[in-house]
Amino acid sequence: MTTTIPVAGGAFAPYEVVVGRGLLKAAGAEVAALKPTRAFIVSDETVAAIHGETVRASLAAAGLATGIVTVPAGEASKSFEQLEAVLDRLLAKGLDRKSMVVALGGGVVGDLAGLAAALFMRGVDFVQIPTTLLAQVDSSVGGKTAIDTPRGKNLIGAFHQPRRVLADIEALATLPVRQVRSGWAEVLKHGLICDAAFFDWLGNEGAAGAQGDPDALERAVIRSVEIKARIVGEDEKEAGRRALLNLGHTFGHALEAELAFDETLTHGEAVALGCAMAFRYSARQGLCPAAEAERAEAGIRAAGLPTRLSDVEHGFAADALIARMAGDKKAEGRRLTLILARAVGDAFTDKNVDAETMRAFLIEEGAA
Ligand SMILES: NC(=O)c1ccc[n+]([C@@H]2O[C@H](COP(=O)([O-])OP(=O)(O)OC[C@H]3O[C@@H](n4cnc5c(N)ncnc54)[C@H](O)[C@@H]3O)[C@@H](O)[C@H]2O)c1
Ligand SMILES: O=C(O)C(=O)C[C@@H](O)[C@H](O)[C@H](O)COP(=O)(O)O
Ligand SMILES: [Zn+2]
Repeated sequence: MTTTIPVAGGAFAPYEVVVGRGLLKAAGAEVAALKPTRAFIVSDETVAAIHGETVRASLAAAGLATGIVTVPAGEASKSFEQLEAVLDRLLAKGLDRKSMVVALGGGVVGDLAGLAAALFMRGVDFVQIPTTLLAQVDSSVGGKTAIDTPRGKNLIGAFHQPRRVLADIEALATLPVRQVRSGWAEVLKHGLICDAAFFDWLGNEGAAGAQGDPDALERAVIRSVEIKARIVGEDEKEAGRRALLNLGHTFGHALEAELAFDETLTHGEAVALGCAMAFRYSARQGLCPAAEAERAEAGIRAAGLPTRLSDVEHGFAADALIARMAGDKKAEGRRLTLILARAVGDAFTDKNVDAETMRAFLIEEGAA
């Protein structure tokens, strides 16, 4: 059985996210239905070794001429160097404007392949086949594509919506538990933003998902995609409400950049810690009851995710973090923009966060 969730809003061509089992094997028929001249897979070395042949064979069986280019696994591949390498491969293989890029992998592959598709011959179609929980619940939906630079996270990118998203729950069976938990952070984030009942379900009946239980994972993927689809349908380019999806990210991206995007924190772990900090900051400013910040932190910690700077084996300087936060894409003028909360399930955007108040908070949190 599959569940199909529409992503639509008028600002872009509508598409569907299909969630189910056995979708890697069905990829050929799904992609062929979009009638490309050919299909070219972009993946990472780890995913290609596990799932690449299943998808390649399915595309070939559907009559599509195909090939594959791989990048090294990990965040470092969201770089100009790998973007150039992928684009060069697409050119060398003679793809045309009606060719389809197939992003097979986690968020790194989806963001990189999506940006390559946005740039290749000024834009070709692409399909997302997300193989991490994080990519299924978040990065494959909504059309944000990007690479990092040493100056910050996702600073070079484009909005380029996929034509279809195939989220195969069975693909998650090979995912290391750290990566399952990392994706769980973005699932928790969706509850924290706008669905308190979902957040509570994730900590109770749904908790087995954080350990990889496929039924709980499937429900978590479906509800997350419903939430994200509704928001990006309303606001594709983050003029307003879409910024809520950035809860935890102003802190999280600053931590990731300070760690030079190494393996100390995954993106999901940085987001988990960032969400807990955003709730504590909100409570400190009197915007949210302390009990709600504790509720948020308890739910995140119960899933085995970090909630305190002291959980990270690395020291952080408050001024360096603030400089990173000031370079965030949401920042306007000299004030910081943060996603804050009134309660679990009730996030809002504050475009007027004072850097000195933030500095005092970061020092309380353990930054130097
Ligand atoms: N575009 C968006 O809206 C959006 C949203 C959230 C996150 N992101 C981005 O996504 C990235 C993080 O994505 P991620 O957490 O998926 O990381 P990732 O793509 O690096 O994948 C994590 C690891 O899991 C491996 N892997 C992937 N699928 C596997 C499978 N089925 N079995 C075994 N191993 C597998 C990968 O090789 C990699 O080593 C970050 O760069 C983040 O900025 C983008
Ligand atoms: O889709 C969105 O919008 C999000 O903010 C989802 C985030 O989880 C994701 O990490 C996104 O890539 C962050 O976007 P950015 O604009 O802050 O780079
Ligand atoms: Zn994220």
